Amino acid sequence: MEFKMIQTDKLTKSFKSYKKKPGFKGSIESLYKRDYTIKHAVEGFDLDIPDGQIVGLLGPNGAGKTTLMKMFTGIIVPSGGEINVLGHNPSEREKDFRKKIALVMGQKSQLWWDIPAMDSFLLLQKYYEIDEEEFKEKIEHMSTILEVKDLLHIHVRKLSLGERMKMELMASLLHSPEVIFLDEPTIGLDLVAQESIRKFIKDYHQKNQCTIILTSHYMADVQELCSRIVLILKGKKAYDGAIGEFEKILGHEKRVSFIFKSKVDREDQLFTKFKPEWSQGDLKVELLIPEEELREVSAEIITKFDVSDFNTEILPIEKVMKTLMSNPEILSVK
Ligand SMILES: Nc1ncnc2c1ncn2[C@@H]1O[C@H](COP(=O)(O)OP(=O)(O)OP(=O)(O)O)[C@@H](O)[C@H]1O
Repeated sequence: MEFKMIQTDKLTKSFKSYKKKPGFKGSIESLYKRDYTIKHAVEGFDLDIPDGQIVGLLGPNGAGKTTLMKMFTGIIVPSGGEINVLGHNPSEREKDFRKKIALVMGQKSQLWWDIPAMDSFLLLQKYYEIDEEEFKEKIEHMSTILEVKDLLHIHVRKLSLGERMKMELMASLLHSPEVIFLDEPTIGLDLVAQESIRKFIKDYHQKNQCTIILTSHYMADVQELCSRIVLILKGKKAYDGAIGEFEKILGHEKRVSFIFKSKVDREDQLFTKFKPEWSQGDLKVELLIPEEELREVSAEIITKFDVSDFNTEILPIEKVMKTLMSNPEILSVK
């Protein structure tokens, strides 16, 4: 039987926020009567993640991804339901549990800013009781692959965002965690740095067979790294399955782009029926056409209009996400 690294059962987190009425009068009133609102950030979330998977946790801003990550790592305590990570209740934060996990948050530094990364690594070595030989080998290996060997002794605050993220990754992997939580590890990085971090994570996973939970708004991260996707919308699980199946959710629609030699009638049914997206001064349109109608519709457009070029491609995951987020009813999340 495969070992479940992470298991949740009806996991829920609600936040209570107090509202203060504006002005001096509001301040006085709030002394004896406080109004509050309840935000259900995560609701009834069931999840099973076996050993060795890379799972992409996706969802729009405010969907509940970071709240989930914080519950997985024990930073916040759930309001309800059950959670088990590597046989532990994360919120107890036992040292044995902390030694088995790592959390990297792209938006928050976990390294000390006023000392070089290497000094932070040495402190982590002591904390996690990492053997000297193993420590040296890991630093050498990871800094070489990530091309930051020359930067280990520079103060973290002087590093670029990409360089710092590489150091953050190194810091989180020194103790060989079994489960790694990566919350937007490539946020704000240029394409080269994104690619380099993605490749590093992929190779690291292949070599170590650890379990990785990744959140990212960059679909390239998800497509490159994750075999499974869990989609969260308004705190609820909306989809959980293989990435390939996810791409098919909207039916077998193909994205077809046409470029015209001169302006065409945008209101023509041949366009309006297929969710058109116009660009290049209305000389280019992208349509979502069901696979079974593709041949016929394309032929009609080419016959009726002066087409200079056209292209067909499978709906990229980015488009699937965009469509699902604006039409969550497709997944019946109310
Ligand atoms: N400490 C808190 N107090 C009150 N509300 C909170 C708190 N933390 C999160 N929330 C709310 O819970 C919801 C989920 O937030 P969360 O940070 O988990 O979203 P997210 O999916 O990570 O979003 P993003 O992609 O923008 O990082 C949001 O509406 C947020 O405002």
